[in-house]
Amino acid sequence: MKQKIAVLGAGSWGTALALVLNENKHDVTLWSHHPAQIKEINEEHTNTHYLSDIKLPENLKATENLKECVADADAVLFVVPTKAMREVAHKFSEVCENKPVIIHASKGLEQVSHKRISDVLKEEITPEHRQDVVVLSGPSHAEEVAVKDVTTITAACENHSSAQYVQELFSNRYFRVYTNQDVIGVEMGAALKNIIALGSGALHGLGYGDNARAAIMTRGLAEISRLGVAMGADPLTFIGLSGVGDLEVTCNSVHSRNWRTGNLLGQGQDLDTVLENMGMIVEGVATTKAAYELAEERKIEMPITEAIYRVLYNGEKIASVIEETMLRDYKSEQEF
Ligand SMILES: NC(=O)C1=CN([C@@H]2O[C@H](COP(=O)(O)OP(=O)(O)OC[C@H]3O[C@@H](n4cnc5c(N)ncnc54)[C@H](OP(=O)(O)O)[C@@H]3O)[C@@H](O)[C@H]2O)C=CC1
Ligand SMILES: O=C(CO)COP(=O)(O)O
Repeated sequence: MKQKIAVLGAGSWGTALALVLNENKHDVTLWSHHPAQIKEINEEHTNTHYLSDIKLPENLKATENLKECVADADAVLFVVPTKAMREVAHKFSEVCENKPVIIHASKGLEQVSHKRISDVLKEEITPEHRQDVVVLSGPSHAEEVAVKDVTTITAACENHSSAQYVQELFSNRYFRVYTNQDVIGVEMGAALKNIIALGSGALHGLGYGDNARAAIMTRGLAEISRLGVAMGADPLTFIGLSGVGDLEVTCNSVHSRNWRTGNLLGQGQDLDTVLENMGMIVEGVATTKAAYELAEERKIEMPITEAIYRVLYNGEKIASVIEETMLRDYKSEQEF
């Protein structure tokens, strides 16, 4: 059945997901805080900065008016960077006059509180303004979804019927959605894989090869699972789409902003310059800090996250932290 859907965040992922919903014949409106970008989407039918070369359908509209955008919406999709999520959710709750299903497709942990995004949304949007919160996450570069490349993804919610609702909203011949009830595992996998992608890119930038990439991905998955399980996740989730699937797509692709950032750091560029030139969110940088602090708090061993934290936040040299990480106390692969 045709649904009215508001997409909050007109960056690369918000636009690509709006295209999927539009393809599925839903009534979709994008919300952005940039008048020039809204004009471009409505009049030129492009969003060049975020999805160059993509022609948008003429019936895909954008607006700056949040109240109008969410009025009567059956579902509201939040897809702004993690650092903006609480602010945008708060603005939404001030103008919302109905009870839509809340979906989010962002990947990160809130700074300082270390909270998952669905918890931030639940705190800011009281049950009188919403139905369930569903997480949409998995291996899915916006650039490939926008050209209808085959993609699989997960809709996670404790309430199976809400996950099924989101599955039906988005699924089509090139975009296949699975349901999952392990929200903690899905959100932790999604957030933490970006840290490992920074590392994978850095190894590439330094000239290391396939063995090094396999090492960081495999041992990265081990530490993602350790922290995730400590937070209450089902360990099996980490071999699914939002675990190994998203780790693979982010650690091996030039589409990944996290991988590209790591690659340029490995080549010797400085972080501020790289982030400034990227012009899009690189979630792994802030997530590294949140995960490092969370791991310290919970006494979980995360040597790769710690190494990347030391490079990003203490200015240590990548080559020396790699050597230290390789030579730390030897251990069994079977230790969890
Ligand atoms: N790109 C991808 O392939 C995928 C991304 N994701 C995740 O989706 C989330 C969004 O990423 P993505 O779309 O790629 O990011 P982009 O950087 O491409 O776009 C982010 C959008 O959010 C807007 N925004 C930022 N802050 C605010 C705010 N306070 N109020 C309103 N709008 C705001 C930005 O506007 P402005 O121009 O002002 O910055 C921009 O339009 C991230 O968590 C990312 O990890 C998940 C899967 C795939
Ligand atoms: O999450 C993504 C693909 O699943 C996109 O990764 P980047 O944010 O690194 O581009």
